[in-house]
Amino acid sequence: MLRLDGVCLSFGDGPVLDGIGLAVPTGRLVALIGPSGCGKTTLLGLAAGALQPQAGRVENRFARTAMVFQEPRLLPWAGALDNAAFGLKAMGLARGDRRARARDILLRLGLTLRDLAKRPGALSGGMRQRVAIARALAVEPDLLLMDEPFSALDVGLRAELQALVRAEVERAGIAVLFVTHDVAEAVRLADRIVVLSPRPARVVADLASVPLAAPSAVFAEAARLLALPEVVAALAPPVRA
Ligand SMILES: Nc1ncnc2c1ncn2[C@@H]1O[C@H](COP(=O)(O)OP(=O)(O)OP(=O)(O)O)[C@@H](O)[C@H]1O
Repeated sequence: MLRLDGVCLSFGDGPVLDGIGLAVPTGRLVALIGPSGCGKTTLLGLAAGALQPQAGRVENRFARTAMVFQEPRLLPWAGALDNAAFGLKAMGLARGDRRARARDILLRLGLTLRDLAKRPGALSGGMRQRVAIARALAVEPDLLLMDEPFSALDVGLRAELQALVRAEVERAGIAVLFVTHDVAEAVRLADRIVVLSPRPARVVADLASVPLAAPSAVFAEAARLLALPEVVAALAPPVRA
C-alpha cells in the first residue's frame, strides 16, 4: 500500500500540494488527473521518495518501486534488449537471466526479435516507449509510477499500449499510480480516479472506477466524469475577462 496523508509541499514561489490524501492498494491502478502545473509530477516525486513532504506523511510499503516517464530516457548507445535489462544487473541477476527476462517482456509488449538489438535511434517513438515500459517492468516492481506514459503516442498506438500495460500489471499484480491529462485514458485503465485542483493541488474528487475497453463505453463514461461539477471546476481553463 502507498498512502499519502495530509501531504503539503511548497517551492520558493509558494505551495504546490495542499493536504493531499490518497491511497494506492496492492494490485490497483489509480489515475491522477489535474490541470497543467497543478503538482502531479511533484506528487509522483514524493511517492518515489525523491522529495520529502514539509507536512503530512508519505508511507510506501511496497518493496520495489519503478518509474516510467513521458519520454523514454533510454541509453542511446545500447540496444533495446540491453536497455530493458538495465536495472537487472544491480539486482544481481546473471547475464543470461537478465537478457531472457528482458526479451520476454519486450516481446509481450510488441517488439520483434529483429528489434532487440536496435538502438533507440533506430526505433520508432512508440517502440522506444515500449522499451522504457519493459525496463520498468523487468525489475518486477510491486509499485509502478508513471508520468503521462502514453501522451506522446498516436491515438491508435496509445490504446494498444494501454491495453498491454493493463494486461502486464494485472498479470503481475502490480499497483500503479499514473498521471494523465486524458480522462478517457483514466477510464480505460484505472480502478480509482483522483482529480486534483489547480495549484496548490487538493484532491477534489476520488472516484471508484471500473476499467472499460469498448470505445463507446469509454467515451460515455469520460463524458459523464467531465460533467461532474467538481471535475469541471478542477479541469476547466480559467475564464479570462
Ligand atoms: N524543483 C522545482 N522548483 C520550483 N518549482 C517547481 C519545481 N518543480 C516543479 N515546480 C513548480 O511546481 C508546480 C507543479 O509542477 P508539476 O511539474 O508537479 O506539475 P504537473 O501537474 O505535473 O504539470 P504538467 O501537467 O504540466 O506536467 C509548477 O508550478 C512548477 O513550475
